This record gives sequence, structure tokens and C-alpha cells, in this order.
Amino acid sequence: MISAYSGTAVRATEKPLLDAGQGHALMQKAAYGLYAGTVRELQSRRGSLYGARVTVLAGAGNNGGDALYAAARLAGRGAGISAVLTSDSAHPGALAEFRRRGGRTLSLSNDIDACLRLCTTADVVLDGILGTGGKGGLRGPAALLAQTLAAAEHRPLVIACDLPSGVDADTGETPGDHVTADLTVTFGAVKTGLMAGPGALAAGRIECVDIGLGNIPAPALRRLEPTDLAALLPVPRSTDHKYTRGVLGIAAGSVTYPGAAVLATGAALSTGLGMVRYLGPEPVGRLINSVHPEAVCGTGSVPDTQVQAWVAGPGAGTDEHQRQRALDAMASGLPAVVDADAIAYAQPGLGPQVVLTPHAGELTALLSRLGEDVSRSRIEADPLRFARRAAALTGATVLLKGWATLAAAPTGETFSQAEATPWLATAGSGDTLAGILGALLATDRWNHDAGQAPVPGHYAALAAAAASLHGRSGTLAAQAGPVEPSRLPAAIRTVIRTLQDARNAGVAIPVV
Ligand SMILES: NC(=O)C1=CN([C@@H]2O[C@H](COP(=O)(O)OP(=O)(O)OC[C@H]3O[C@@H](n4cnc5c(N)ncnc54)[C@H](OP(=O)(O)O)[C@@H]3O)[C@@H](O)[C@H]2O)[C@@H](O)CC1
Ligand SMILES: Nc1ncnc2c1ncn2[C@@H]1O[C@H](COP(=O)(O)OP(=O)(O)O)[C@@H](O)[C@H]1O
Ligand SMILES: [K+]
Repeated sequence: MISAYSGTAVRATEKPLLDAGQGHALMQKAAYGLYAGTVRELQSRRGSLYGARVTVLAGAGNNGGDALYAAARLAGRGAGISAVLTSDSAHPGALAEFRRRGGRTLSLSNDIDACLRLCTTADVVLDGILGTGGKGGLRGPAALLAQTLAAAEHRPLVIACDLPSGVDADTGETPGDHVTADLTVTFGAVKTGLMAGPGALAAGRIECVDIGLGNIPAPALRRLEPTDLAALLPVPRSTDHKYTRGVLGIAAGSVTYPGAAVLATGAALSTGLGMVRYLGPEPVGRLINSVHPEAVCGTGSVPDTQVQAWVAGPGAGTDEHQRQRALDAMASGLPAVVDADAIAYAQPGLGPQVVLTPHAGELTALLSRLGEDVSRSRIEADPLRFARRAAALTGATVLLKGWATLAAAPTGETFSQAEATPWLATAGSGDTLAGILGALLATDRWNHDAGQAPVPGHYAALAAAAASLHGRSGTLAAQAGPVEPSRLPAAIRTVIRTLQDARNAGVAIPVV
């Protein structure tokens, strides 16, 4: 499990250490971590450091200090080092060490063209303009630096020091220009802004360096890793039969949109469960059975159907019976995935076992119905805030889909998963995610172990597991070309098999 903390929480944890005079020691640890991360990245990309041209973008604060000290160490390994000073001042100790190691410096305010050239002709740019102390996007000529880097024909390797400059460490917002990194070496703890919103896209790969901060209070955000995902996937026991393995009810599809029901059913069956009971129009049931003969199809009602969890909404369109089934599923007290058209029926007072699965557009409509006037672009700029807001307003768990998918519990626990590929952004992809999540809810052992209440955030963790499995399956499927959601079930089975084999063998689980 990766835990992320707000920049504010990390700064509060650092404060007593700084007050006790440990600032220099902390900075040396951070700089060493950045140096080591840069060495590893350069060695894997070009074999050696010798002769590599390293340009530091150094702001006035400690972030610039970290980057200058790291570059000074790189000079000791044969790299050529230069720095663009983006402010009138720079960390004095770090600047002196940088110059002592032969580093040359240029001031952005004095010679902007030369500074831009220093960036675009570098092999590596170390971004130390702003760290957790940054407020708002990059301003003035520093903004131009970020723009030039983004547009460079031969883009250097960009390594962010702590976080890409211009990213809000608490939220992942990028209110203005910002650096986009290939790798972010972050210190003490992963910052929330590296795992949510546009900040997650700007961070690239994340490495976290322990600088000995000790414990930071509760994480703001968590991410399931392969071992966590493997632990949440259903594995039948010897004593199981089809009803104890979990039965999922699917109230999806309509005469107008039958395909969504086929896709949700296929994805659920591939995730592994005891049975799918489908409720919907007869022609849709027949279509499902032509592809999945094992699904038990009927036209009955939710209260009359015995299952462990529900999926409602995909492809339901304006079908009145599916609308009623979605309302009954939400009121049933059972875990329920409420997707697509059914999200429109969500009201305050739902429980965490109901998982709403909007994309940003559907969340815009949901929030507006609940009296919150917010645009889609505002949600995309700060998805963490609005996923949490929707969970708090409805009492449900909210899975906000996107490049990074967020799962927020009404009690605040939040997960972020980013294993997906843009190839998954295709019609029908959300239907398969709903099916996967439905299967995880139906097979969830909490449903079987009577008397035990799920821990807060449990359903958000399952929703995150579904997003992770969906993302990994899509990424695997994309290796064979553009992803058709109907091809996803085969990939889901392969990913589950890989995760379980590694788990049983006790070996490190490969990232698919
Ligand atoms: N503390 C520790 O123990 C350790 C901390 N470490 C490192 O320190 C980093 C935090 O350092 P920091 O607090 O000095 O803040 P940092 O982000 O470098 O810059 C703030 C400066 O930027 C300015 N400024 C703000 N916004 C701006 C904008 N939009 N555009 C332009 N300028 C802007 C602001 O000026 P102001 O506007 O406030 O006058 C101020 O001068 C942290 O990320 C980590 O890398 C490690 O060494 C490990 C130990
Ligand atoms: N740019 C992207 N990168 C990675 N995954 C994406 C991207 N855009 C969308 N996705 C994923 O693709 C799926 C699309 O779901 P959705 O929009 O509900 O599709 P539909 O309703 O058409 O089936 C979601 O799981 C979402 O997280
Ligand atoms: K930075």
C-alpha cells in the first residue's frame, strides 16, 4: 500500500525537526536521495553518467537547495552541471557547494534566452523551482521555462525534486504553468498532489526517499499495490458452493442498449463468482445467454431476487423497470454498484455499501442535482475534492473514473489507482468496470462472516481494487492493439491468474 500525505502535514511533521536544528541533515538526506534516483535513471537510460549535461532549475527555497546539493554530487561522478536561478536568491549553502564543484549559474531574470537554451540542450533537468512551499502556478519567466521544456523538440529527461514545480502538494491542482516530470523523487512521504488530479499526470514515476521524518498522522490518500489487490481478489475455498461464492444481480441493459448488460456480465464472470442473475428485458436476457449461457436471466424484481450484491445502471437508458430495479438495489441495504444512467437516481442518505461510479461529466450532473453548481473542468482540476464532496453529500462510496481513478468513502478514506491506459477510454469500458466491481462486492467475505461490520473505507478499498484490476487488464489487452471492452474478460482472467500465482509462490508480484 502506498500512503500519500498532504504537503501541509509533511511540513507540520518536519517543523519540530527543523526547530531542533536538523534542517541541514534533512536536506542532505533529500539531496542524496535525488542524486541516487538521478544516477539510477541515467544509468538505465544511457549506461553512464560521465559527460551527462545536468541543468538545475533552482528557486529561492529549500527545494532549490535540495536540487543544487544533488547536482553537486553528480559533478563528482563526471556530470557537467549548470543551474538556472529562477529567483533573486538561492539557498546559500547549496549554491556555494554547487559552485565549489564547478557548477556555473545563470540568472533567469538577466539572460532568459541563455537559460532556455541551457534547459533544452541538457540531458537531464532537475526541477527545484518550487516544492511544498509553492503557492499557485509558476509565475513570470519560470512559467516560460516550463512551457519551453514541454515544447522542446528533444525533451531532456526531467526529474522533479519532491514534486513538479507548480503542482499543489495538498490537492494535485495545477492552477497555472507547471513542470511535467518523467520521474519525481519525493522526500519523507509521497505527497497527495502526486497521486490526484493533474498533479498525478505531471509527476511521472514516483520514488519516495526516507529522510527519517518518523510518523506522519493519517494519510490523505492511499494506493493499492499488486499484493494488496491480490489479497482482495476472491479465491474459492474447498467448502464453497456456488451460493457461498457469491451471487451478483445485474439490472443493466435495455432494448435500446443491450450490449452494456453483456459487457458487465462478461466482466463479472471473468472476475470469478458463484453466479450472475440477470434482470431485464427478455430480448436482452436472450442476448446475454447467447454469449454467456451460464448467466441466469429473468425479468423479476430486485426484492424477489436473492443475491449478495447488485449492479444497476449500465445501458439502462430510460427503461422504467430498470429504473425501479436501480432504486430497489440502492434501498436493499446490499452492496450495489450504481453506474451510468442509474447515478441520476442517487439521493442523500445512501450507505457506504452503495458505490456510485461516475466519470467527471456524470459527477457534474450529480453534484448539480444535489445543489452544488460546479463545472466539469473544475472537477477535473481538483477531482479529489469533488469525489469526497459527492461521497459526503450522498453517504455513498464514490468511484470517480478518469486517468487516475479515485475511490472516496463517505467517512473520508480515499484511494487513487492509476494503472489504466487511455486505450480504455472507449464506450463500454465503464460497463466492464461495473461488472468487475459487482463481482468483488458479491464475493466479499464481509457478506459471509455474519456479525462483523466492515471497517470504514472497506467499500472504497474494494472499489479501488476493481479500478486497479480493470486498469491492469486494459493495459494488458492494449498490448495486442486498441482495446475493445469485449476483449477485456480474457485479460481480466490473465491478470488475476498472474497475481494469484505470484501470491501462492510467495514471489514479488510483477506489475502488469
Ligand atoms: N523543510 C524540511 O525539513 C525539508 C524540506 N525539504 C525541501 O524543502 C522544500 C520546501 O522548501 P521551502 O519551504 O523553502 O519552499 P519551496 O517550495 O522551496 O519555495 C518557497 C519559495 O518559493 C516562493 N514561491 C512560492 N510560490 C511561488 C510561485 N508560485 N512562483 C514563484 N515563487 C514562489 C516563496 O516566496 P514567497 O512568495 O513566499 O515570498 C518562497 O521563497 C520541500 O519541497 C523539499 O524539497 C527537504 O530539504 C527535506 C527537508
Ligand atoms: N485517459 C484515460 N486514461 C486511462 N483510463 C481512462 C482514461 N479515460 C477514461 N479511462 C477509463 O475508461 C473507463 C471509461 O468509463 P466510462 O466513461 O464509464 O465508459 P462507458 O460508460 O462508455 O462504458 C473508466 O474506467 C476510466 O477510468
Ligand atoms: K520541484
